[in-house]
Amino acid sequence: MNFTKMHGLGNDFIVVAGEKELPAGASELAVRLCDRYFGIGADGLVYILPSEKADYKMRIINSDGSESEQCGNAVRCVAKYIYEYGMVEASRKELTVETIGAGAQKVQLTVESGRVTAVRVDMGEPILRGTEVPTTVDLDQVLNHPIEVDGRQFQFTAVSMGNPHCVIYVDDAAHFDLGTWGPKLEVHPLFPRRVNVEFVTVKSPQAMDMRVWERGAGPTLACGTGACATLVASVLNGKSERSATVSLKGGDLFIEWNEADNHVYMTGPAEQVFEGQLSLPGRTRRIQD
Ligand SMILES: N[C@@H](CCC[C@H](N)C(=O)O)C(=O)O
Repeated sequence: MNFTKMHGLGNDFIVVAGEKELPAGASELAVRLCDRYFGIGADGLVYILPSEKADYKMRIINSDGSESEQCGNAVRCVAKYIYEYGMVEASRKELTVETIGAGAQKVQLTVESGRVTAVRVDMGEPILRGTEVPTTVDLDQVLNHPIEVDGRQFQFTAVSMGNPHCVIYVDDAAHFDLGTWGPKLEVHPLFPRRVNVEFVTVKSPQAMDMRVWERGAGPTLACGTGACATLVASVLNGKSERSATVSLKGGDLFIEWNEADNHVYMTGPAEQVFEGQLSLPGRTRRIQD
């Protein structure tokens, strides 16, 4: 099996192309290959597949084996891969990539000397109705809604970008104790399909810090859909303008929520780290906790 290791701001993926459909056993394979000690190491396993609606289709399996509907950083990596591996003509600087959560997404490439240096993705319309995010809170918009975990009160704003997000404002996101609160919020009963959790500090109407605990992957260095959800939540809460830079541990994303079409646009980098070939004998060793 040939694979390419890629990342968007340190949110890293094992990318596989050439299959006709998602292979049986992809979930177990993701758990095995994403393991940072006994595998390749990644936040997710990404397949680039044929599509009837777009140039290509992306499917992403989190490192815990669960499938997500959407992934902003992976879409940028997939676009770079499609272009640089010649899966479209070199003249094509606009592509479409289908995801389960957002349909066919338009992607614009910045290309310098044959290399994709930045990708702007039309991430579509945010979903705000509580039950569609989904949360169990049946409101048109779930803004700063109380949530209790182990006796600590938080307030969350719920946004789906095709996948579910819960945005929580804190005093100092960069130093927030992700490891304690992230896993508990991810599986809180208010979120029937679990949730990605963003802890956010708004620095100015055009700048915010965000740290993320991802559903199915834990603490990652960046989350594209999380940055989009954060911008939307911040506009709805009157904390931000409609365009802002979201600073993550792995770097910055520029996010715009366009008033005219109600779509969210994400711009950021994508990198290839290495290519590899994998044979799959034996089993992953398991260490007892
Ligand atoms: N890191 C991603 C989101 C990946 C999927 C997520 N863990 C989920 O289960 O929804 C991004 O860049 O958007």
